[in-house]
Amino acid sequence: MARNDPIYKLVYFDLRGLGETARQIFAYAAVEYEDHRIKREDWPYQKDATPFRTLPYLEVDGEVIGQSNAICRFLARRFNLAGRDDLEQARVDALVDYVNDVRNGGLIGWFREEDKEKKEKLKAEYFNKTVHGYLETFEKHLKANTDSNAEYFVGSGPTWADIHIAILMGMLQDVEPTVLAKYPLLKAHKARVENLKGIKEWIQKRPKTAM
Ligand SMILES: N[C@@H](CCC(=O)N[C@@H](CS)C(=O)NCC(=O)O)C(=O)O
Repeated sequence: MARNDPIYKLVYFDLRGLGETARQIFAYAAVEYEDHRIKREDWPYQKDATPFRTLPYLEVDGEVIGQSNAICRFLARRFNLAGRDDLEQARVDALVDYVNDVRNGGLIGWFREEDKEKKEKLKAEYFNKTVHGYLETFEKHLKANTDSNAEYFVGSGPTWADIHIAILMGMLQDVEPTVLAKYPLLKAHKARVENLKGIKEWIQKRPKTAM
């Protein structure tokens, strides 16, 4: 690290969750940062001091940025993962917004359900039906990117949308290992992103957490 390099500190829980895309952006860009993980029991005392009373947040030379996607977009611009021009950037943003649609479209619903029986029912419905509409749409976007021969989602890639989507796919596969069986492009894309220099090494060494 050179003397005048910015100092980055990413603060999140000891989870992959909403912190993992930023961590992988740092890993791919080979930029040093502090991966600060807050313990659940300490969180109530720190909550009010964060920008949106949520995690993650990022400190950059003492400036504080909240909201996971704003953090990732900021890092992606700095490290050339945001898309080459404004049109590519809009396509990257649209895909990232679609990840939010996936999260809000039934994923969080079954995940947070506490009644065991209801949870199993919601989960089965999600993996048998709901998730496939989203996966078909992602696969269609990948196929449509002739710039990269379907290797990446936007331009000649990779962008942070690729990282963000591969992480989502990994999360779905953790719960249902066969979820990508009908989506060869998405499956290959996930493997490609996980093999990128920096990301591959990070995945091998990152703390093992449930999600
Ligand atoms: N839109 C926010 C959501 C942040 C969020 O809900 N974070 C959760 C952890 S994944 C949190 O801080 N939970 C603790 C709390 O709300 O007290 C983002 O993307 O950063």
